[in-house]
Formats: sequence, C-alpha cells, structure tokens
Amino acid sequence: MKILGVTGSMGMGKTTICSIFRNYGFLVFDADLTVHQLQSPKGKGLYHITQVFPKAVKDNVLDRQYLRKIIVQDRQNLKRLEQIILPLVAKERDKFIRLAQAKGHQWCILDVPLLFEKGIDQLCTKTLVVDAPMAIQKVRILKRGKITWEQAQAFIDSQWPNRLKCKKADIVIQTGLSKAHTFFQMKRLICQMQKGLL
Ligand SMILES: CC(C)(COP(=O)(O)OP(=O)(O)OC[C@H]1O[C@@H](n2cnc3c(N)ncnc32)[C@H](O)[C@@H]1O)[C@@H](O)C(=O)NCCC(=O)NCCS
Ligand SMILES: Nc1ncnc2c1ncn2[C@@H]1O[C@H](COP(=O)(O)OP(=O)(O)OP(=O)(O)O)[C@@H](O)[C@H]1O
Repeated sequence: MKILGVTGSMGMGKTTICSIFRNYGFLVFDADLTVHQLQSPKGKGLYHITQVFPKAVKDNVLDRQYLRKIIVQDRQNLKRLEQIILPLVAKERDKFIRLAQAKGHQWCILDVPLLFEKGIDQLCTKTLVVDAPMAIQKVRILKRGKITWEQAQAFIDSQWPNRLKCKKADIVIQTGLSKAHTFFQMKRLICQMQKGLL
C-alpha cells in the first residue's frame, strides 16, 4: 500500500482537500482530530496532561484556552505537550495504517500538520503540501474566531515555513484561488493516483 502524507501550515486547506479525498473513497488519518480524541474525557492523553499541567484539566475536561495561553507565554509548554501527545498519536496512526492495509486499499492518506518537522514523511511514498498566500491564511484563521493572531503565530512559528515544505514536497496544491480551482487540481491528482501513475 502507498502512503500519501498531507501537510501545510494552519488554515492552508488540509481539512478541505482531505474531505475531497474521503469523497473519492480514500481512507484519511486526521492527526488533529486524533489529538482531540486523545484529549477527550475518556482519551488516553488526559491523565498524562493532568500530571504535567495540573491547571489545564478541570472536571475531567481539558481547558484548551488555558493551554493556548501558556503556550504563548512560554513556547517550551508546547514542546512538553507534544512529548505527551505525539507518541500516543503515533500509535493511533500505525493502527490506522495497518487497518487500511488489511482492507486492501491502494493508498492511505495521512493528514499531519507536523509531517516534515517530526520525520513522518519518512513513512510516506509521496508528500503533498497545501499552500496559500500568508495574507489569505491570516484572513481564514481570524474568520474562524477561535484564536487570536498572536496565538496562531505561536503554532505557525513552531512549524517549518510553508515555502520550505513546498520545496520538499512531491505535490503542491494551491488553495489561494477559488474552491473550484482547488477541486480541479485534486481531481487531476486523484485520477493519477487511481491509475497508478504516482
Ligand atoms: C494546544 C491545543 C490544546 C490547542 O487546542 P485547540 O483546539 O485550540 O487547537 P487545535 O488542536 O484545533 O489546533 C489549532 C492549530 O494549531 C496546529 N497545531 C496544534 N499543535 C501544534 C504543534 N504542536 N505545532 C504546530 N502546530 C500545531 C493545528 O494543526 C491547527 O492548525 C492543541 O493544539 C494541542 O494539544 N496541541 C499539541 C498536540 C500537537 O502537537 N498536535 C500537532 C498535530 S499532530
Ligand atoms: N480554494 C480553497 N481551497 C481550500 N480551502 C479554502 C479555499 N477557499 C477558502 N477555503 C477555506 O479555508 C479555510 C481553511 O481550510 P481548512 O480548515 O481546510 O485548513 P486546515 O489546513 O485544515 O487548517 P487547520 O490546520 O488550522 O485545521 C476553510 O474555511 C475553507 O473553506
């Protein structure tokens, strides 16, 4: 089975293009969603977070706003959080890959924001980076209203710049124009994948 690693900075369009893959029947592993599941009240990560950040969990619920705040105050807190969560994400990802293989899929897709930073590209047959101009990225993030630009920058700065990722990737999908333009690029790519041309 071939593995396509999908990545890109915050708000570049990873979720959008992965939903196109799903619509075409591909199995997609979503690392951000897995993090959220691991941090849910019954998730395997919550207890460990409580040990390192006692104030971040109240009544068995993770206070995401508090964590975002302490990450902006001290970027080492993001590293500490990664040390707890990323090994658990890796276990879930490996399980997912084994399942996709057992189901006989030709390809499986890994949607992982830290694909290059954490060397997960080594597992992939091909890599894809989703890209858009930074001005568009900023508008998208602020439009969601979930986090401030200062908070967003703490995450963006801890990732490789998107232009570096684009240089390293086998495939780049541009999402700065219309959704129709994104869909057109995706349709061409999926056609190549299905025909075994990639
Ligand atoms: C700090 C937390 C609790 C904030 O939760 P919140 O719901 O507000 O944000 P969410 O998880 O939706 O992430 C927001 C954006 O930040 C990006 N992001 C999350 N963690 C990181 C990180 N360690 N480095 C760079 N970008 C990150 C996400 O890809 C997304 O684009 C959460 O992001 C977290 O637990 N991060 C650590 C886990 C991690 O490293 N995830 C990376 C993906 S494998
Ligand atoms: N041409 C386009 N292609 C893809 N997404 C677009 C396009 N135009 C606008 N968008 C919008 O950009 C927003 C960000 O996309 P998306 O949530 O897929 O990014 P993401 O990379 O998954 O972000 P994050 O890592 O922060 O979760 C979405 O609201 C999406 O609808």
